Amino acid sequence: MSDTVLVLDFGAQYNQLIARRVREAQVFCEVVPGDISYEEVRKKNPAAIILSGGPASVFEPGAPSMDPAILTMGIPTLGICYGMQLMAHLLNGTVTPAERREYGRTPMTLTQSSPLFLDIPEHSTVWMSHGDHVLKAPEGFTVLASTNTTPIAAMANPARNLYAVQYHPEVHHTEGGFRMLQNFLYQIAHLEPNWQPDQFIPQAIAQIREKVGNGRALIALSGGVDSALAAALAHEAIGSKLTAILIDHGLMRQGEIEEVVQAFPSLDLRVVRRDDVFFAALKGVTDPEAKRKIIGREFIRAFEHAKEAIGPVDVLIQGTVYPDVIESGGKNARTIKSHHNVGGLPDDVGFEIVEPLRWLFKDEVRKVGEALGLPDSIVWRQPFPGPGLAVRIVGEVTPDKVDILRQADAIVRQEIRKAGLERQIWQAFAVLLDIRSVGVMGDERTYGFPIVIRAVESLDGMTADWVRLPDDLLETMASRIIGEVPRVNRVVYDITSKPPGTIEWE
Ligand SMILES: Nc1ncnc2c1ncn2[C@@H]1O[C@H](COP(=O)(O)OP(=O)(O)OP(=O)(O)O)[C@@H](O)[C@H]1O
Ligand SMILES: O=c1[nH]c(=O)c2[nH+]cn([C@@H]3O[C@H](COP(=O)(O)O)[C@@H](O)[C@H]3O)c2[nH]1
Ligand SMILES: NC(=O)CC[C@H](N)C(=O)O
Ligand SMILES: [Mg+2]
Repeated sequence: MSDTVLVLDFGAQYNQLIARRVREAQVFCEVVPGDISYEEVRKKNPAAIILSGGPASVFEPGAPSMDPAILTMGIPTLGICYGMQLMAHLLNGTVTPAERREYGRTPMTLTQSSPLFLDIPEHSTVWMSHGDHVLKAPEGFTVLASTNTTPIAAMANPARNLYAVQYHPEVHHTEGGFRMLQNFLYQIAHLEPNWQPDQFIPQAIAQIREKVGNGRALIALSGGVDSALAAALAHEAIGSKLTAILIDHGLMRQGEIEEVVQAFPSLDLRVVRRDDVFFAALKGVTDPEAKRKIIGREFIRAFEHAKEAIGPVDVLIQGTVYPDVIESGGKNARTIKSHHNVGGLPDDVGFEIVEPLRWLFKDEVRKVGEALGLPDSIVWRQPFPGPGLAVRIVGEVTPDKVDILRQADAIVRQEIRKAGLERQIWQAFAVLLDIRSVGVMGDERTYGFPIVIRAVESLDGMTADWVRLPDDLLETMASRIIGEVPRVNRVVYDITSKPPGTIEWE
């Protein structure tokens, strides 16, 4: 048996939160589509399975389901919300729309003792978010907990290793939620808390060696922490068989190309200048998803172009991390935006793509980076998206607009650095809108572009809150931007969290 937990994804908004909590409990965890086959599960041989929540109703035609045989394997399985309803539905219990929906804070009472609730008080407050409920538990199940409106808030069939809860243990607001997940992992699945992100270093190095064999590999290096770590691992794995490629797509920030070149003196690093190709491909394009797909395609074409100068190379290593994969849309989850390196990839790619960090969250990447001795300036660098300034220009991307945004962005970042806030903020940057407004400067009417300042705090980029920047700092930025950047006459501050917003504007 492996030490992995599989989360079957039925389209929950925050199913990555379940994965995070499991990893916080020091157990490795992978999110897979809910309709994964019995065979596939057998091959992965997980130590435990968690069924996620989801927006559908199990009794609706076409609702996401799973192979019921997976529930007969004896693998400890925990259903959460939709996952509980699905378990009940597939095992001939009854699921119906509830007379009263339950959203948010709900008092719950334990009615039967179970290792699942070890050290959890009889009365606690849990977080609910459901419109359906299990009216009758399947045969062989006992009810473990209830609330005022939900008679079956938790149920179990210990003989078959099946457990389920209607509430959301993965959210912080649920009292004892993390404890319950730990109980499931340690008491029921008998897992040991021994997974650490840096364990994965030797594994990643071996994977790269195996894939590259006697050939050569390219590493797509942006200078960001993800690709810097991937490059360090790849360099360790294959040494001089590695060439780093930095694409200058004309969408980088002020001085960035030079800075990256200086930061990696030990790599065979080549800058591939493709700004004319990217700008030509983006001409006239305004739809954000269309822009992202074009950029994804042009990245690959640029790596293929670079390969011609180097000779035969089969493998392209990228610093893709888990949120890039999750946000690009799963089977039941909605596509929020196609990240250039995942959902934005073209169908024809002239490489085998190797992504050693594909399973890590950003904070885990940072921990591994520290363990490998990467400098602080790289480990704690604020993320910068691969499509660069293009996803911060609403509407058509032109060299002219990039020039305006680049100057405004440099001012925002300089002022954040001066104020000593760079490290505690997840990202701070400028956005250029494609509207204009009227102003007055030096008694003269102006009709110029607005710049949006965006600063957010976050742990992993999956959720974020806007930063309460001091007024005088905002004022300094605004007056510098309007004074120094031609054609900008207004500055606004974005006070939207994620959700409902996203961090980038496109
Ligand atoms: N200009 C670029 N040249 C070459 N590769 C790039 C470039 N921009 C992005 N990539 C590739 O795409 C991957 C995803 O980009 P992403 O911005 O998510 O990661 P990063 O730049 O390594 O780290 P960070 O998220 O901290 O910016 C990178 O890891 C890298 O492999
Ligand atoms: O490499 C990347 N390629 C992309 O296409 C991309 N889109 C968004 N981002 C970064 O991901 C995090 C979440 O961004 P959003 O809230 O805008 O989805 C933030 O940190 C964004 O900067 C990207 N990174
Ligand atoms: N959060 C969930 O998983 C909701 C499950 C189901 N859609 C309900 O409303 O009951
Ligand atoms: Mg980046």
